[in-house]
Amino acid sequence: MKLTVVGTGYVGLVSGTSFAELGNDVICVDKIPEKVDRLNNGEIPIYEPGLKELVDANRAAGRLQFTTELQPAVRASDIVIIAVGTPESETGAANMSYVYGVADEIGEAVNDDKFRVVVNKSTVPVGTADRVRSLIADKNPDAKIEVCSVPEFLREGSAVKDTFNPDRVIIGTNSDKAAEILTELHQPLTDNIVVTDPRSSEMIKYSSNAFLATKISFVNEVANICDYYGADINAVTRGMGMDNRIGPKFLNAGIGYGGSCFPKDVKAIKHLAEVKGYYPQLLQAVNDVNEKQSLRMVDHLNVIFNEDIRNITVALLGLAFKPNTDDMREAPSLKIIRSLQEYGVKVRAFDPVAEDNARQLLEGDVYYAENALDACEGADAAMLVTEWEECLQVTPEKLKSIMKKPVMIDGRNAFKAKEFKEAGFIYHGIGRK
Ligand SMILES: NC(=O)C1=CN([C@@H]2O[C@H](COP(=O)(O)OP(=O)(O)OC[C@H]3O[C@@H](n4cnc5c(N)ncnc54)[C@H](O)[C@@H]3O)[C@@H](O)[C@H]2O)C=CC1
Ligand SMILES: O=C(O)[C@H]1O[C@H](OP(=O)(O)OP(=O)(O)OC[C@H]2O[C@@H](n3ccc(=O)[nH]c3=O)[C@H](O)[C@@H]2O)[C@H](O)[C@@H](O)[C@@H]1O
Repeated sequence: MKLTVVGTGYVGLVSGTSFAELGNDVICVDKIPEKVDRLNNGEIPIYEPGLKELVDANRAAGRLQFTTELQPAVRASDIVIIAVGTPESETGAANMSYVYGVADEIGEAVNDDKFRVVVNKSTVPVGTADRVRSLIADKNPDAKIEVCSVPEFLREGSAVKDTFNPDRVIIGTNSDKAAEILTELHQPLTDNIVVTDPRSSEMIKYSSNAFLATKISFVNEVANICDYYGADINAVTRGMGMDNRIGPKFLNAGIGYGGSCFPKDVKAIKHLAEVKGYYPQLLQAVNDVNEKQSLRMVDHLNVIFNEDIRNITVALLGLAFKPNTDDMREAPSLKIIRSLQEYGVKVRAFDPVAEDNARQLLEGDVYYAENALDACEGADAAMLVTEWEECLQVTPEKLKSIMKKPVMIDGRNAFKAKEFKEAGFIYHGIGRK
């Protein structure tokens, strides 16, 4: 099939490349010329394991192209996939200007008799498929298009793997013809294909992300309670997760969820409720718990140093919002560093890939270390912020020989508490014994 994918970010670039790998002819469009130039020069603008090899192979096979020209690409395609950003706006609602801008442009392009399926892959408010359809019809009332919702569920850091091994594919459409075309497109990826109406499909995306965020805030709240009673959250979640109805996944307590999706999507679904006069109490609480969670790291530091942390030096191991990505959007490290700076703490930080992105978002004096041990050199305390393999390799023995004081605050509960304590460390996790 001939596809156009609009937007070459984490979603558009990965799914466009993956559809090419399945044998389709794919044109990826982005409005940023420098991004397209880099892609045409074989450079990948984002860090995503396995992506470069896949892009190189499919460009070489002639199945994958990059351009800034949306209209000719759309005219040559059977399926047009919208994968542009839907960032948070001031009200918490999704900012839909990029999606609507693309809809206008598609509307101008589809001035022929060809039947096309327009797929919205961006995470969008319920009713967006209808809105996109009417924006296209405003430009070309006779356009033969079906606008469908096929939300994306990939995770950053494992985006390629997730795309080829999805738990399910949701196709939101009221058209049998579009359902058939989109089922054929996705069939090589999974048999778990659910066909539903566009509004339910759009809601499946928001409620899936909101549910996962709820799991994290729930477990973080329990971890915070564990801190007061000497219970260990890792033991608690192991015991909870053995109940088949609960399951062991997504129960890691820590510094709260970050990234470009959970924070904005919880706010966006909340906003969808509020504009209808319904107060989404649970979603509000999920958000509130998360807002405070990263600062628990600073609370632990204050407890350990008897509220006297001015002028001490703290090493941050990891900056990205999760391992295997360079994405710093809503990374908990940003809040932690800003708070430490307000207290007058000196910060030494290490991240294997997100340093450049972090430098653009952080102000003030931060020492960016070469590696995890370099970050900890002479530090009064170390904080594990992102569970990168490079950060997890530090041992209490190695750290003790280079740090000023043996203090580890483990924001991901990823280290063995016993090992650190036996080596003479003051070890605090989030809800750890
Ligand atoms: N990042 C992720 O892991 C996931 C994101 N999503 C959703 O997918 C959507 C895209 O997210 P990301 O890929 O992270 O965004 P991104 O911000 O990384 O990339 C969006 C791209 O779209 C381009 N763009 C914007 N307007 C355009 C236009 N008119 N024409 C051509 N290109 C245009 C931008 O230049 C940018 O390169 C969002 O709605 C997000 O919520 C869904 C699942 C996973
Ligand atoms: O809509 C999206 O953009 C995507 O959002 C998340 O993917 P992502 O944000 O890339 O990463 P996750 O692995 O889900 O982690 C999100 C945040 O939650 C945190 N987390 C995750 C799991 C856990 O048990 N505990 C925890 O604190 C992570 O550290 C991270 O900050 C979802 O997992 C994807 O299914 C979805 O497609």
